[in-house]
Amino acid sequence: MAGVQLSALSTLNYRNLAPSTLEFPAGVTGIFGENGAGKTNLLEAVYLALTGLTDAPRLEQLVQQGEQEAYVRADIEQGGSLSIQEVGLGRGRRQLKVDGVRVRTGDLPRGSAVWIRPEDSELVFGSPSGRRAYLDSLLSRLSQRYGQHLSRYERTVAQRNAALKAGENWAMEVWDDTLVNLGTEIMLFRRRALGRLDELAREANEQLGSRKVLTLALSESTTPEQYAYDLTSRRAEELARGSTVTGPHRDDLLLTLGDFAAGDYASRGEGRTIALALRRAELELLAEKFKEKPVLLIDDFTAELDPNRRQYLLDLAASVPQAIVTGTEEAPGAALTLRAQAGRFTEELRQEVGA
Ligand SMILES: Nc1ncnc2c1ncn2[C@@H]1O[C@H](COP(=O)(O)OP(=O)(O)OP(=O)(O)O)[C@@H](O)[C@H]1O
Repeated sequence: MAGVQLSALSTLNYRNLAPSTLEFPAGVTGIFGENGAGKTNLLEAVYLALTGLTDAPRLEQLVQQGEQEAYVRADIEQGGSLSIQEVGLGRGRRQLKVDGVRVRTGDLPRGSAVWIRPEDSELVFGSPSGRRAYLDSLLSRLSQRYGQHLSRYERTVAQRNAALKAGENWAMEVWDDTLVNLGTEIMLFRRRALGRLDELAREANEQLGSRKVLTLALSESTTPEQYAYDLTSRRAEELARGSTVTGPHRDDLLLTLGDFAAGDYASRGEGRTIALALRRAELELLAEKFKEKPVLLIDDFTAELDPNRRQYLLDLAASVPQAIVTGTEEAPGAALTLRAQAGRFTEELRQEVGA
């Protein structure tokens, strides 16, 4: 299967990165350097330039301290054509362009990158909101319609909560109709997507050598059939709390390992395996949908102490058309190796054996 290719990344005023244009070959690029050198920042910039997405709580965190604006640009080869994606960042503002024309985040190619990070374990051990974010981000990339429904739904919940806080019981009928329509679409889409996601994550967990079966399921706070009734019957509670207590914004993605809830019972190592399986499933689902393998970004393979999982990460990187792998030591077998030092990246030339 062909893949998205990042030919070059340019950055200006992005976190601690020195202004530069880096070229990337097909295959694996290994980036090594000490802690704080800027390896994660570079992967974050690549992910942002390819997808328009970031999970930084505030956009200004991405702008180099002392500067007002930052810029990243990806030169991309996809399905035989070349394109340039640019992201400009200012205070609370993100401007995206494809080939010079302004676009919205949802208009960027949505299957172009997957990012695996050590903190992915939080998907297993953290709160339901992290798992919902994983699911929603993936489903929004699989379906633009899902992303649109979700953002309208989230806006409606916020507006409805404001009305509940103001005690505007009379306004609920209008909000409830919109909420039920959008919420039902979201629940049904999640249910449809979960079957394949569950299969892929289970397979990956098995390939990672886990002897316990991983199962993914939705824990829904209501159902499409029940939603309108639940909203009405819990109205008094909602008015007292000033918030919408039922609907897909309260769902969770249940991860079960063997017979037990993974978040409560899995070991740290089992949790890391599950998180990796979820990312692998994300990679495969995006590839199935867009018929192209995403660029794979692996942050700190050296944080992975278990030899099996470390090898799995390196094998996964070698199996896709393009991957960028960071670590405090060099990734073996890389087509290009860059040394990271204080936000700069220089090519590390191999000594020829016998030279
Ligand atoms: N907006 C910013 N302006 C300037 N520097 C920043 C900004 N945001 C983060 N930094 C700095 O960037 C540095 C590099 O961080 P990064 O996480 O990329 O390092 P790393 O090479 O991945 O290290 P590690 O191996 O520890 O994960 C940190 O020292 C951080 O303080």
